[in-house]
Amino acid sequence: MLRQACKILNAKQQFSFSHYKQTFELYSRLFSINMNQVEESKKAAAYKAVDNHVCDNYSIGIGSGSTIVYAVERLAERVRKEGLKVVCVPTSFQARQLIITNGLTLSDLERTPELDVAIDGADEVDENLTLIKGGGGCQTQEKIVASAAKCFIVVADYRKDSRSLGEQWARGVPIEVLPLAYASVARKLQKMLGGKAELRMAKNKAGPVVTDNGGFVIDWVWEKVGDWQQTNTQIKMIPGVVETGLFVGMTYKAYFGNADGTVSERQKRD
Ligand SMILES: O=C[C@H](O)[C@H](O)[C@H](O)COP(=O)(O)O
Repeated sequence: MLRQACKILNAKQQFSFSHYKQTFELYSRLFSINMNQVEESKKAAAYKAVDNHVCDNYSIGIGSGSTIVYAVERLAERVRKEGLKVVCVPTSFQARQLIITNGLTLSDLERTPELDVAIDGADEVDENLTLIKGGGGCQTQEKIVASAAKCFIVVADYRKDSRSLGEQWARGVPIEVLPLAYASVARKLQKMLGGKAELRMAKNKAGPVVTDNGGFVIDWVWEKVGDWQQTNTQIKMIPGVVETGLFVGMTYKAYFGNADGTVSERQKRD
């Protein structure tokens, strides 16, 4: 939107300084309204998922990212108001902090190896409920926790809802690798499956992003994929790959918060 504003301003050189200022203020306001709308939609999806899928005495996998913050907020509220007893297993350092700061009971897969439900965000969800996850580098623990749950629920805003992967998410599939193998994995990936594989670099640190497990992340932007299940297996077979951000056939239901405040649902077909 801001880029659009700049284009308009460049095209209309005759604008005075106050015109520029007014236009920027208008676009800034629109941008912040849009961001509020996105946050509200995340919240609506997360609240509905927690209301529909959490019961007393449940063990719950807690995902990572910005949408899950609202799910934990709602969970803590229900624990306070309804006196629910739940234990929570985190999928990252962030999730662990969320559980602790919200006063929820922290557990782990050693003490709670089977979970009633796991709730998590996603970077993109296709019509078959295949997901791309790992925009924040948490996909390995997220997949382990999701696989330990009887029911895996996704919460997202409307921007993540796609017919096929890649429609909305252009950053590729995040793949966690052992640091010593990053170059050979990237090379093999490109040779075997085409596309472009790049080591994810940190923003406020020199060098690569390092995951909670001490791994590196390769983002693989594909050219053509027919079968995500097969592609996931092919990637996982490359020595040095720890886990991919492809979640195929794992999701029971996804909740998408819409811009108008409603929530859409997509459920696994039998
Ligand atoms: O590594 C990060 C996770 O897979 C997140 O669940 C995913 O990136 C979605 O995050 P958000 O809710 O912030 O869009």
